Amino acid sequence: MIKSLTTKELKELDKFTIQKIGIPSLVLMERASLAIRDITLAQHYDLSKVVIVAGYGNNGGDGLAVARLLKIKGVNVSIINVGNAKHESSEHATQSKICDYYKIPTTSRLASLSSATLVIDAIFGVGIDRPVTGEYLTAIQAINHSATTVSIDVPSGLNSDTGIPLNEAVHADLTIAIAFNKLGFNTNSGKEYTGKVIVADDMGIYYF
Ligand SMILES: NC(=O)C1=CN([C@@H]2O[C@H](COP(=O)(O)OP(=O)(O)OC[C@H]3O[C@@H](n4cnc5c(N)ncnc54)[C@H](O)[C@@H]3O)[C@@H](O)[C@H]2O)[C@@H](O)CC1
Ligand SMILES: [K+]
Repeated sequence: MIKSLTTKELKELDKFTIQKIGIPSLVLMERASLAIRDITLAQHYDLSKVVIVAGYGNNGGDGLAVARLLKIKGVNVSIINVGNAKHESSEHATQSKICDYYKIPTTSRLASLSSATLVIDAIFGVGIDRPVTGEYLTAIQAINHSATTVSIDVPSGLNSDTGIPLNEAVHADLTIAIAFNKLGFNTNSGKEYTGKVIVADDMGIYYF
């Protein structure tokens, strides 16, 4: 059985892998994003218009890397940025610059969601720590009224320890959990939000 971890345990493993073992954060992000791309392609979704909705943390960084990897495979992909660019993580900034090179269309307007055939949700992962409000809430509600949705790591808005939304969460069709399953995904509430769960478990993150 695949082990389910708490957010605290996941963060400790990430930190250990990056700081003690020395595997760079961007290497982990690339491995996660390659797995997310491959799992997404294997589902045979309609990829005629893929929209990635990304926050400015590392979950969003994963989203941007997946955008680039899908674009390289010839998929029609665009990005919607949600949130405050002032809080951008350094990994996100790197991915964003790479996306510019590949000329991936990027906007902060949600309008393109209505014609998406597949939405990839990368607003929040395990970093969520307070209720969802404002433009985040609007974006999550818009995703929930759009197309088939794949959530990266955690359905955005969900507390991955309890499986209960922090005000509102994405209702995913598929959640691709990075490295480990999350404790809250085993609860009845969590299952309503995750949809099917696939654990991308060959990430190189230290396992004790
Ligand atoms: N190198 C790494 O550490 C790796 C991280 N990974 C990804 O990174 C994610 C975690 O990234 P982060 O720790 O950057 O966090 P997130 O990207 O989950 O969250 C981003 C930021 O949102 C802010 N925030 C939290 N709740 C909010 C709210 N309700 N409203 C507005 N802002 C809010 C937080 O301050 C946080 O900095 C994982 O879920 C996974 O997707 C993967 O790329 C694998 C490797
Ligand atoms: K997410």
